[in-house]
Amino acid sequence: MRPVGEDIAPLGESLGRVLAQTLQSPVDVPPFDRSLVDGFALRASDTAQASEAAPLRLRLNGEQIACGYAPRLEVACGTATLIATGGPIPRGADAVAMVEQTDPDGSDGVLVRRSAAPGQNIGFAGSDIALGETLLRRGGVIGSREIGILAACGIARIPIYRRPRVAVVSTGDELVQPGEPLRPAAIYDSNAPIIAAAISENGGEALVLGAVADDEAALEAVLRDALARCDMVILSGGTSKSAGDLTYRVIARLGSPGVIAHGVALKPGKPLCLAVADGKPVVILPGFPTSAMFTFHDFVVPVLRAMSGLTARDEVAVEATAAVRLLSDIGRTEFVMVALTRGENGLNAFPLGKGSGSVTSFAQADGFVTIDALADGLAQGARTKVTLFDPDVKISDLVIMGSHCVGLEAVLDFLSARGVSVRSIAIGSQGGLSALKRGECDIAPIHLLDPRTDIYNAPFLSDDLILIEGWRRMQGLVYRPGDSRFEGRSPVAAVAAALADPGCLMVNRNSGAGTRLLIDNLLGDARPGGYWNQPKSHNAAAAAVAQGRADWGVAIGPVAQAYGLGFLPLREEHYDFAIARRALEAKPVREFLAALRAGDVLRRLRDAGFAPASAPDQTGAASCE
Ligand SMILES: Nc1nc2c(c(=O)[nH]1)N[C@H]1C(S)=C(S)[C@@H](COP(=O)(O)OP(=O)(O)OC[C@H]3O[C@@H](n4cnc5c(N)ncnc54)[C@H](O)[C@@H]3O)O[C@H]1N2
Ligand code: MOO
Repeated sequence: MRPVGEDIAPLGESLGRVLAQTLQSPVDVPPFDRSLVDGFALRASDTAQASEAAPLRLRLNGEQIACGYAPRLEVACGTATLIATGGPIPRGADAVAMVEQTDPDGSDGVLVRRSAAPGQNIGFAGSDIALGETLLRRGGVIGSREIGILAACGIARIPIYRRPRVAVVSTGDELVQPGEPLRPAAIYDSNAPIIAAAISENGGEALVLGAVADDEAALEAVLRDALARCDMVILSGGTSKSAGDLTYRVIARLGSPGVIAHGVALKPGKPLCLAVADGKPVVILPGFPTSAMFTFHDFVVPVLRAMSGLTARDEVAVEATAAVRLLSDIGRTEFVMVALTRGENGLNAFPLGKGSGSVTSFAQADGFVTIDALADGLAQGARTKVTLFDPDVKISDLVIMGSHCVGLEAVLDFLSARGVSVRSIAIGSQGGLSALKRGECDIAPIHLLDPRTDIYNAPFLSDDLILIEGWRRMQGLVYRPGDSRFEGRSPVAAVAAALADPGCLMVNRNSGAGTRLLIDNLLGDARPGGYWNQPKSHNAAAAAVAQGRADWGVAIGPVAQAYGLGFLPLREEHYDFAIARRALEAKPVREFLAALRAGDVLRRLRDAGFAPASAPDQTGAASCE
């Protein structure tokens, strides 16, 4: 691929553009020898004997050289001319004495108290940039510093590469643009904005054409228009197997040679479709956001950079240890998105396990691990190469892994405002505890109920860990307000009413969740409709009830409040923090402990419906070992 074309930009509009030609300086900078100080231009040889004890008198010439003044008089032997910083050195002079090292002597003389060396205090012509010197090379990106160099050489019209115009089209009836209200069953179009931004980051100019419904004629019209106006077209969605996946059929008839590849043995990326229509690349990225972005970076970025005249991106990789087993399908080369943390034995790589359908797997990853098509994964503890998305990846000061709670955001905001960077990875209470025991994180937020002792969290700690109490979250039965089966009843009476109604559907929780034990207690041996619907979070349970896919479930108060649900309180859950004893003195951990008892944080927690574990005191957060 070649750059799509060249253009001329005025200097003031060249920021961020790619230089299309190597540029030489048409002038010397500075253009003439100039004084670097306020003082007297003179002949150095005249001053050889000058000293504090025996100052030398020079006769003043009848002109004063200011900046921008072209001198007319020669500095002859035994004379000097008053000169300002930046003033052109007059003929005959070869040095400048600083004004501080001289004294006036009558109206036409000056006493020089120190001898001057030839060249002293003179900036010579071309000493900054010499005529003909290479300034900037083709393919370089123009930043503010480059603009300074170009301006100093008087270059006002900058040869730049034209930015390739890339049309961005999303497909799918379900897509709604950010800023619009979300109707039922719809989702926000995240692919188009992220692709448009990535196009700009790689030298292109995005033309976002919005989301097109799954309609063959409409799609064809949009694509023909896009091809007429742009150098490349990027679509996302509608390339996989379902009946609605008509995009690639449309692409096939847009121009020759048409579809070059449809389907690649990569994960993510399987349904990728690459085509060329009369010389213009047309790419259909998978609809799943992480798949779309990953394939964009892998397949589109190299082409786009070549079209915009940019050099290829450096691929920077680091060594890391697989912190948990990385799973992979046999038969496809798999790219596992990972977060990097610093452990006791160097970097650890954690899979961001939300899959290709999530946007965060890609957007929050530091890089990826490549697993061969013939391997079924990578063992825990294996050393592996992590290719970085950003070569300047910053490893966080503090790593928190375990159960996520919206209340934690108050703590994280507080830390961020104090300059502590935190990587928080939601892997559940048990996952967090295991990571903590392996030394892979600093803090594990947990809410585990020991059914034997009926005590939260403490029974799960080993001797090397201590527990810092966080906050309590009231769990309760949630229902849509106004539902007479629940409203105004006790939780037990409400569940009895639900069980008596065969049409009433519940939403359960995953086994192992503390909340699940509460539900089991309420149900006894009953297995009502919905029992096998077992999502893994309070939010998913509340969303099911709020959207009418279930009639009741159990969730924490703040979540019920956020979804506008009715709430019958059951029992408080303890959300606490397990910390390695030996890490307690580390500065970021101390900052975290301070955040837990900061007034702002406590206020925000209470406002959101959480009950901080105990009143803060001077000696530190309440702790129990
Ligand atoms: N039976 C099969 N089903 C699927 C297969 C398969 O081989 N057999 N492949 C899976 C894989 S792998 C991927 S990746 C996805 C990609 O499917 P499509 O490229 O056809 O994309 P859609 O079906 O249109 O959408 C998938 C998913 O992504 C959401 N989406 C689409 N566009 C956007 C957008 N602009 N912003 C945000 N989210 C978007 C869409 O709503 C769907 O949820 O297919 C698997 N299925
Ligand atoms: O190829 Mo899909 O992109 O596996 O997620």
